[in-house]
Amino acid sequence: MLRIAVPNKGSLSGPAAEMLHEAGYQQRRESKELRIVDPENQVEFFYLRPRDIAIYVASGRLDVGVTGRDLLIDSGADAEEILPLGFARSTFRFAAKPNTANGIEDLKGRTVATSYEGIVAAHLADSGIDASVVHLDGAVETAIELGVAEVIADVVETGTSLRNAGLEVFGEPIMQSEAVVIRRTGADTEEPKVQQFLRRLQGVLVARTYVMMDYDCRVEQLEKAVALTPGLESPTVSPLHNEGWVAVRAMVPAKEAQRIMDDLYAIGARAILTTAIHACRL
Ligand SMILES: Nc1ncnc2c1ncn2[C@@H]1O[C@H](COP(=O)(O)OP(=O)(O)OP(=O)(O)O)[C@@H](O)[C@H]1O
Ligand SMILES: O=P(O)(O)OC[C@H]1O[C@H](OP(=O)(O)OP(=O)(O)O)[C@H](O)[C@@H]1O
Ligand SMILES: [Mg+2]
Repeated sequence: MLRIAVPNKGSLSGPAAEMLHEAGYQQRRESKELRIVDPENQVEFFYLRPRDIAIYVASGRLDVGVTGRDLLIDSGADAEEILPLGFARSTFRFAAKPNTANGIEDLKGRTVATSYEGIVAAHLADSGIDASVVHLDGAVETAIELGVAEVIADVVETGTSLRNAGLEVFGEPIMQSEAVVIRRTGADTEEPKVQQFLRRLQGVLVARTYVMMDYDCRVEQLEKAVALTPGLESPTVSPLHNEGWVAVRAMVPAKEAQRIMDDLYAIGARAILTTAIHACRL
């Protein structure tokens, strides 16, 4: 049985459960459940605090886990990222009151408040900056107003929390984060049950980011059309009853679908359709 750690709270937990559900796994019915078995799929899910997941996976007691890249790095645990999942995207940045700092050099001798002490301490050390770090559990934006620190380092997504606190980011982003699947460092990721789990999640990612496109075009335009819709392997081309015409089918990135439809139309393709992909195994 594959043992999987899943976030039980916070920004990661809802989207993680949704993705696992889309991948065909049973998920817990109540937010208090800490552990469920999905016998049909031969997996067991452990609902853990997001910060603890890398520690459990590094211990080898759980096979894989879903967590944030920033939490993985902050933990310093002996685990590595094996698949990015594309949700809970954020950047990790320094922020302060306007006109207090322009770059990391301005942090010398100052105090930085953060919930991600591991990331911040390592980043300061790498940059050769001597500054103090104060650990706070959350709502770190308030630390400046209350005089606990002059600078904060925190997760930024829309920037609303910083704006509301009258703060501005400065310097280069410290890191980019998103939800990731992790595994103990050096553990065999080729193991069939791990591979099957990853293939299911990859299937969800593809179904979310690609659409299926069908269209008809004249044989003379086929090469140009195929250049616009190369598909993942190569498009399917079938003859039409009308001589000189073919039907083409290929997967295209959902974000580019409208532009591709315009370009296909412009070279004479017609009956251009897109349909959603519900599940996929590449
Ligand atoms: N607003 C956000 N947008 C995107 N990702 C976020 C956001 N806030 C936190 N994260 C990500 O969620 C993970 C942190 O999860 P965690 O549950 O510890 O914190 P949280 O989502 O802030 O919840 P809590 O309310 O418990 O503080 C990190 O990977 C972080 O990058
Ligand atoms: O850029 P934004 O879209 O505003 O998102 C970023 C904010 O979201 C998270 O806070 P959360 O609400 O989880 O509170 P916390 O600080 O207590 O973790 C994070 O810690 C930031 O404060
Ligand atoms: Mg938070």
